[in-house]
Amino acid sequence: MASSTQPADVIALSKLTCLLLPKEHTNLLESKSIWSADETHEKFSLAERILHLDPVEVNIFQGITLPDAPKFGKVFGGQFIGQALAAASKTVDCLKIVHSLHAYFLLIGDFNMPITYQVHRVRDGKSFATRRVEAIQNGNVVFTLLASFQKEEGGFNHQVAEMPSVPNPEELLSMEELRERRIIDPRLPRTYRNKVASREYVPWPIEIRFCEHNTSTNQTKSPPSLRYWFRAKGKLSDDQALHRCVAAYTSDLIFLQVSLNPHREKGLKSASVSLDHSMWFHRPFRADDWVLYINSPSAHGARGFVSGQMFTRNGELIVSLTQEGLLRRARSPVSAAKPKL
Ligand SMILES: CCCCCCCCCCCCCC(=O)SCCNC(=O)CCNC(=O)[C@H](O)C(C)(C)COP(=O)(O)OP(=O)(O)OC[C@H]1O[C@@H](n2cnc3c(N)ncnc32)[C@H](O)[C@@H]1OP(=O)(O)O
Repeated sequence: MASSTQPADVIALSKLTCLLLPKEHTNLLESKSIWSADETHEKFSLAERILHLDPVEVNIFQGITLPDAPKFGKVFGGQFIGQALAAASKTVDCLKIVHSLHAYFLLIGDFNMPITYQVHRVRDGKSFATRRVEAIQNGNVVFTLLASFQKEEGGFNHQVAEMPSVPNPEELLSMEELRERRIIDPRLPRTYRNKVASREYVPWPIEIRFCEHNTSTNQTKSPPSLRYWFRAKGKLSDDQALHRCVAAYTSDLIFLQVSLNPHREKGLKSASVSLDHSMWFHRPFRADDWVLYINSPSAHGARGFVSGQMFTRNGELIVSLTQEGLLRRARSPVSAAKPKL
């Protein structure tokens, strides 16, 4: 810079602060992305493609149920939570990240139809932002979610909950291996083995490894608790918002059913659906790395209640969650999964 001295009257005095950022840290100046995986792009993991939404209008997004997404005869509840949270996240300042959500499942969703997500910007504060999302099909609100987002902030830090001692995921069987073993396990009833073998097997976008070896079936009683590792299959984009949506998606896969474990018996047919779902995200994590999910439920009055916790491999408590669901003995023919739209 050339320097020269010019005579002048001082009319204002201001202080200029110059911050120097080394070249290797210039990525800090880029805004954090809210991912936008194309649902048709094979390079993205299936979980990320399931959560893809198309923007339709300001605050309005559209999601679909991909042909290879898990369905269970209806729109999977976790898909509603994950997609609605994705819609909310896309309308929030990207420095704010979801810390809690509360959702209600109002009607069975039709997986043959697109889902419209209408986001209401309830409040934008300096540190926090709140969003309400309605998932709409055929003019009906089928699902609703409230989510709160917070800017990163330092503060007190402690954790009482301890991660239980469980085998490492590498030592455990995958769902696919478990299925193969069950089909030939002589300790299981032949009718059950035949049923497992003949049932269409659709691989999930999430890899699951149960911590305890068990030989119970859906017709035999077992303790009302479960521990398993999970991670998204394939690598996810580096966006914490996406990792939280994937954990939200996964959290509804094997949760409520655990409430039925002590009540299972020969011939039992049940009609169960999630009613509500709440999550609190405590610390950042990656959902394409192993997460331990433990849950312990109770059941009363045709409703099951489950509470769960998620830990990283090094024992950090990252998520606490709860869900209530409808747990009925099915009348025959089972009609609970019939769309009411
Ligand atoms: C170990 C691990 C292995 C892996 C396993 C993996 C599995 C994975 C599993 C994945 C899990 C995924 C989890 C998920 O994704 S669950 C999907 C997310 N949740 C939902 O979609 C729930 C949506 N909400 C609703 O449908 C309504 O709000 C409900 C139904 C809850 C209340 O709404 P409402 O107050 O209006 O309800 P109602 O009491 O009148 O009943 C509704 C209808 O049902 C009939 N009804 C009543 N009683 C029975 C009965 N006993 N047997 C059969 N039917 C019965 C009744 O007559 C009526 O029919 P109709 O009169 O309208 O015709």
